[in-house]
Amino acid sequence: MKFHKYHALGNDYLVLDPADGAPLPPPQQIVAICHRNFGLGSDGILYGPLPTDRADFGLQIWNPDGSEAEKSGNGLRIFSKYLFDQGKVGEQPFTIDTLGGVVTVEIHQGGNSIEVEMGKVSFHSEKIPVTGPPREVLNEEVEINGQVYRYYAATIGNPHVVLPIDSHSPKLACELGPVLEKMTARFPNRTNVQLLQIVDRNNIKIEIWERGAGYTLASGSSSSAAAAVAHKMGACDESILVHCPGGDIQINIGEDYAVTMTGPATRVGEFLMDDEVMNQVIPS
Ligand SMILES: N[C@H](CCC[C@H](N)C(=O)O)C(=O)O
Repeated sequence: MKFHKYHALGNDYLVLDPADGAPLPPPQQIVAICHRNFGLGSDGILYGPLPTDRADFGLQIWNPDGSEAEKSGNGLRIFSKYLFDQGKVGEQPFTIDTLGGVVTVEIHQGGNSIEVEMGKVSFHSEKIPVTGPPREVLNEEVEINGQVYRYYAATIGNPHVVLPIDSHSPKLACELGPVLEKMTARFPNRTNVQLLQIVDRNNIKIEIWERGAGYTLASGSSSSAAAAVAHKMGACDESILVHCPGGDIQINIGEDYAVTMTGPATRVGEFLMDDEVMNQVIPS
């Protein structure tokens, strides 16, 4: 089975193109393929281009735990770079149909910079979703390991919980992330988690715990959600450079919290994976 591996600021994906002849494996085999020790290792699988009548290309986004994601900012930049490398697109705008909606992409600088209209961020509980009365989920409280934290929730197709914290660390992200991710009594579809540090009106720093993937070095949808929260808090302007552990993503917030995300995507190589990988039972 042939995969095209890319990364976006250290958030890596395997592109599985139906034209290479392999069907999408079932979730249990996606877990084996993405495993860092038993498989190729990846933060997810991008399955496409797929036929669609809503956009130029269709795309499915799969997490390493076998769950399907509505949107992935880094995944969209990587898939766009793949289409560019395959000669299927140039530097004219094109559209991609995802479970979380249709996005418009424009490739710049010969493929070194990819701009994605990610859609509008919503803070509304019924869209994210967050249980409880219909409301915007702003500056609410949650207790974790005996300590109370304040958070904002947002969706850009996939769900996010953002905790403004003055100083954070990968350790804190790995402590709070899994608890919040799986707090389905409050977040019925689970959630991505970001720790947000405001640097100034045009810069934020985030640590990321991804739904279905765990700690990652960068995330485009997380950057979009965290920047939107920083703007909603009144702490940042419309143009925000998001400093992820793996590198920087430029977010611009337009009318009604429409987000434009710009960043790179890097080709790692093509890999022929032996089918033996998929016959394993991976210890949990
Ligand atoms: N794990 C995420 C999808 C990938 C998000 C991230 N890799 C990005 O770049 O946006 C979810 O289940 O919503």
